[in-house]
Amino acid sequence: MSHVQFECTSPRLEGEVIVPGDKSISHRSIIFGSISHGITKVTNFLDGEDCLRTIDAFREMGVQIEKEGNSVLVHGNGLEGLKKPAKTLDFGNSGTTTRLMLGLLSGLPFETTIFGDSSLTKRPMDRVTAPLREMGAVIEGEEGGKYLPITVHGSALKGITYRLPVKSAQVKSAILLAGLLADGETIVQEDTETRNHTEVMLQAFGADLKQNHEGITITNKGKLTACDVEVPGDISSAAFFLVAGAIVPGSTITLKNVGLNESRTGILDVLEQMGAAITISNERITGGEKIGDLTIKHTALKSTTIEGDVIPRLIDEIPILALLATQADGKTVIKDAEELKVKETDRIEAVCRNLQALGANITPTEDGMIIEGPTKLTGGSISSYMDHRIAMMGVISALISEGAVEMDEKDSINISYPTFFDNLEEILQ
Ligand SMILES: O=C(O)C1=C[C@@H](OP(=O)(O)O)[C@@H](O)[C@H](O)C1
Ligand SMILES: C=C(OP(=O)(O)O)C(=O)O
Repeated sequence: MSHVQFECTSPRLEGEVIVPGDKSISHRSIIFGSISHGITKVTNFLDGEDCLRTIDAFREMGVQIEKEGNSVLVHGNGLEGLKKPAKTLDFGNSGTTTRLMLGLLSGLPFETTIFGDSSLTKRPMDRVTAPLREMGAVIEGEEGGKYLPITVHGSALKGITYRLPVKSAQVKSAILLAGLLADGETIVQEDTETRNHTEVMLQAFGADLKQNHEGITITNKGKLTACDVEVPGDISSAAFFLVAGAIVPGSTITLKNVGLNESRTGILDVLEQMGAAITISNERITGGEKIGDLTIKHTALKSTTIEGDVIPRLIDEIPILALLATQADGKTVIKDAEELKVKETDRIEAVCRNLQALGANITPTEDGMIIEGPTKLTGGSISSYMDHRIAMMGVISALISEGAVEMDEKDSINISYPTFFDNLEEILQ
């Protein structure tokens, strides 16, 4: 792992960026393509390491998946066509692959063992293994199934009604996937809406899914049918350039074809509250998901409070929003975001330590952070904590730092945004 140094003297960002495909939707396109009948054509698939883990898993289970660049053909043979993998499945760094696959594997008629890298091994899995066991799943793992490695002995499942105790789309999706294989109705209830890509895609693939005041109800009635997926650009990746455009003097950036599903657009609400100059154009619907172009210009920003129901709508954007807040006038408070502690790293600690090292006035709290701005960042030495979003925040911080920013590695960025540096270069003037 080699150290990298970023230094930009008076940069300005100008031009267009086509951000890569959405990570959440890319994972799901492979999962639903694999368990449906027929050929699913996926375009603008995210070539990030996490999504490649999901492809590998289904190939191991006998699904033919052809991939050429960002186009993928999934030859689905239905749920009954999946075979016991010949080896232990390695889900690398990917929480989404792990949690969604735990739901699916619980109801398949074979045994599977899964593991992951040192970060994934520390992330809690009991949030999915507990409700899956209520459905009848037979799961063994470290600390009673709290941590990887985990072995799932596929078994007969029964539907349950489950109110999510954590605001997590991964937990919701795991239960809905198990519900596809369970006897009777499975109902998931959530107090705060989390990203709904699983529900959107299940409906597009013909699942028996209803949504009403009772919750999200799924049954195992009917087979899923292949459905082409055009993956929208990832707003969580666009976030890095939205913030860069807002804080680097003289910048104007347009981000093309960005997914604008309302369960993901919390960052746009926050940018607006902070006075950012952002416009949305060319809005349209593709595959049940809203997309559009976003243009952002540098302008003076004011502080805000980020809390409550907006948190799941921007959870992955909090590291880069913290950098934005260092440039806003006043005190920005981020709360209700304790989920950040169980991401690829403890993102509350990683964000605060890094921004403090660069000269920001930021204090961690139990469920978020407090940032006083505006502060001129000095540069300094930081760590990516091997977390892609912390690493990209580090690179963007160099654009507004007086001195150089030195970071211990940058390869983790390939998890979600392999073309990040190419896109940055395209707009750096
Ligand atoms: O369902 C998904 O695709 C995701 C849900 C979120 O995680 P949680 O469900 O743990 O909040 C998010 O942080 C992750 O990057 C992707
Ligand atoms: C938390 C993330 O992903 P995952 O949970 O899939 O590892 C992320 O991409 O920021």
